[in-house]
Amino acid sequence: MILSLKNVSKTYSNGVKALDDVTIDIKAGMFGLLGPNGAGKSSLMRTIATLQAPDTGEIHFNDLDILNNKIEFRKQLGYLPQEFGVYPKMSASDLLHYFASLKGITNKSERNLIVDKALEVTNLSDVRAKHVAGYSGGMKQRFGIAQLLLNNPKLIIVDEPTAGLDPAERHRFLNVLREIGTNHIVIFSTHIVDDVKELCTDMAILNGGTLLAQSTPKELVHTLKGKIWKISTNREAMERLQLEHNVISSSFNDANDLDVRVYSDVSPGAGFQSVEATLEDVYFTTLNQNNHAEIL
Ligand SMILES: Nc1ncnc2c1ncn2[C@@H]1O[C@H](COP(=O)(O)OP(=O)(O)OP(=O)(O)O)[C@@H](O)[C@H]1O
Repeated sequence: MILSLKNVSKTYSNGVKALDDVTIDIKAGMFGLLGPNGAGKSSLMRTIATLQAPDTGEIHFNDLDILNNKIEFRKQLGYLPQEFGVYPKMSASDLLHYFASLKGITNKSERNLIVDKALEVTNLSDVRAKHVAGYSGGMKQRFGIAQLLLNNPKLIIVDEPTAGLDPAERHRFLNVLREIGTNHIVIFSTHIVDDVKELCTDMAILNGGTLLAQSTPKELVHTLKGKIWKISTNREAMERLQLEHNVISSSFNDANDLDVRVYSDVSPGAGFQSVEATLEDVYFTTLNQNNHAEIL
């Protein structure tokens, strides 16, 4: 199973270039699309879901040209948009039975099996009799996944599902994705580095509509081996540090000083300590280099 995008570009009528020559192959497993707000993640998701056409480019799912075979492709697709429906006061179980009937699963015992499985995978069996309208945000997100699992899609696209979830719900939701990622292609977008770190076999970083990096999280972290340095400093010295070095990020430590992470091929000087690179370092250096290139 493979989803291939070739030279996909999209400019909206207001002149914003949301996708700029995106070329990528996405294989089975869990694929994380990481990028800041406005990077073009939703535009890419909607384009793959055939809800908007690109200006140029091709997209194939296995041998199927999806832009010219939308109906056939959509039968194999499960898509959870960033914002989705308002639910009636119906129990999760009744609502899933209703959706399954709409999808053509008319045999009652077959439908029972499918609905039970969808509730089980999304960890909603215990609350199946509750109204979905009264679910928490995280439960609604999981219900959205249950709904799209009904017709056993081969490709699942989930747009920023963890935005706004509290840590416990986020954790529960990522576990559900992890479970379905074992036998589907799952593409999900996020601006949270830890989502990708915890979950993804493959990933890409998108900014300004351009794919800046694509690989496994492990390989991307490996590219920074020996290039990340840390120093503790106070707030006054921070400004100078930023002028003189390639500062990636900073955070307060227990002594209320700043732990500053710097990118450099060689030791930046006295007081700096070499540290293990993280996926967060990858994300920020990639975005910084891109912003820097744009300024030049
Ligand atoms: N329908 C539209 N018409 C015009 N501009 C749009 C439209 N949809 C998105 N944009 C613009 O395209 C760019 C990419 O937006 P997109 O929603 O794809 O990014 P995103 O990475 O999903 O961001 P977010 O996390 O904020 O949703 C932004 O500058 C956005 O304002």
